[in-house]
Amino acid sequence: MKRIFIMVLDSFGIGAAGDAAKFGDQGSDTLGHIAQRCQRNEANQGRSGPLALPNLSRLGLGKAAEESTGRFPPGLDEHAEIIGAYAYASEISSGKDTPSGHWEIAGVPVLFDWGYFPSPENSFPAELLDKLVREAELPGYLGNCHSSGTVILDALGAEHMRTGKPIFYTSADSVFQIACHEETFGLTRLYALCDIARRLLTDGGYNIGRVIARPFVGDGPGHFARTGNRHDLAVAPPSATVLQKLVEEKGGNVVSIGKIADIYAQVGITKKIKATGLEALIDAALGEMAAAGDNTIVFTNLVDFDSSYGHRRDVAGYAGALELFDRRLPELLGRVTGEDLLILTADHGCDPTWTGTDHTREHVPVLIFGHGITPGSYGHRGTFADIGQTVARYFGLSPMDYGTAIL
Ligand SMILES: O=P(O)(O)O[C@H]1O[C@H](CO)[C@@H](O)[C@H]1O
Ligand SMILES: [Mn+2]
Ligand SMILES: [Mn+2]
Repeated sequence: MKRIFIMVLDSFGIGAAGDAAKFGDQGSDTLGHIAQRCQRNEANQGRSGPLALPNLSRLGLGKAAEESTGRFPPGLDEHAEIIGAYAYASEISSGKDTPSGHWEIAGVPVLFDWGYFPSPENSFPAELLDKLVREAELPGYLGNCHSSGTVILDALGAEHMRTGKPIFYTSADSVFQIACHEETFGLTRLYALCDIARRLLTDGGYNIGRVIARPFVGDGPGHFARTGNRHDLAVAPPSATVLQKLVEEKGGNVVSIGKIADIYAQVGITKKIKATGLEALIDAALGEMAAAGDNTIVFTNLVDFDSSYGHRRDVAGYAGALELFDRRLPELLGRVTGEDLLILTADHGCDPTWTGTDHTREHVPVLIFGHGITPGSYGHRGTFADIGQTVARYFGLSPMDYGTAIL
């Protein structure tokens, strides 16, 4: 029985990529900087002391990070017996966003340039905003700027509730984000508004990767909280991903856990499971791994590393989430039987010690566990697409255009 379980630890970079300077990210290192802060007892909120990742260390995480940066992350076990194939990978896609990283993992790098809204204020074109206000019959809008999604709620959430004007914002990514209160504005109305924005952006040739609905609840600044009803409207990948090939060439199954289906615009996905929070996502993955039949990929995105900790620049939160994942890793490894492969990786970095609140251009870990594999280093991978090519070869699919199989 052939099954691959892929888990993306969203934003879990392991050191600045060779082209990081182009992104202003030279010296960024999500894992390394978290480990250093923990080692210095500077990340003791809700957890304490050196970063404890014994199970990820056995899969070769520390060694992959050392090969990426030249430094072994403090706290991790340097002498752990290695039981997996480990490597670190560079991204060839032009951007450091979530769709680019995921599509490249699935064998389809983004070699074109996305459209962006680069100005920090008055970010969106007036023509687009006018059309959106007219078509969605809005009383106006708030924001129209670059911001962190939580900071902008404290600044504008109350005015939004009072006026009914949605909050529009963006970031260094190719995104148009819309925050609205679930109760006063309404979730269905927010989704309908996002559909209109998606259509206007696509038809207007803006080349924007995603429109993101950002629903929230709460009654005032300091009390607003975003909910699990976030919804991403992405454009479809430019060519067939390895997911689509598994479905089309073998009649296989691709089970999405969390954001995966949204990220691939539902293309090449045969089943969707939504869950909110790291524990619930791991539980959902465990359930689907147990139930998966032949020719199946169970593909999980663990978004909390990025959205709850990386973008929030919350070092202790990120460290605690990694430790939680590590504690639950033996359960995941226990689901790997026969010819199964488990692949742990990431889509970009989001160093919580870095300036600003955006992603960081980093290498990602590629940690593969399976009973038939030879443990040890598989070196530097020139593209995340090496994962897609590995998956294509494993299932006997036609080769992908990019990437070299790791196993
Ligand atoms: O600050 P929040 O709203 O979490 O937004 C972040 O999430 C977006 C999508 O991943 C990124 O583009 C970044 O802006
Ligand atoms: Mn991401
Ligand atoms: Mn992000």
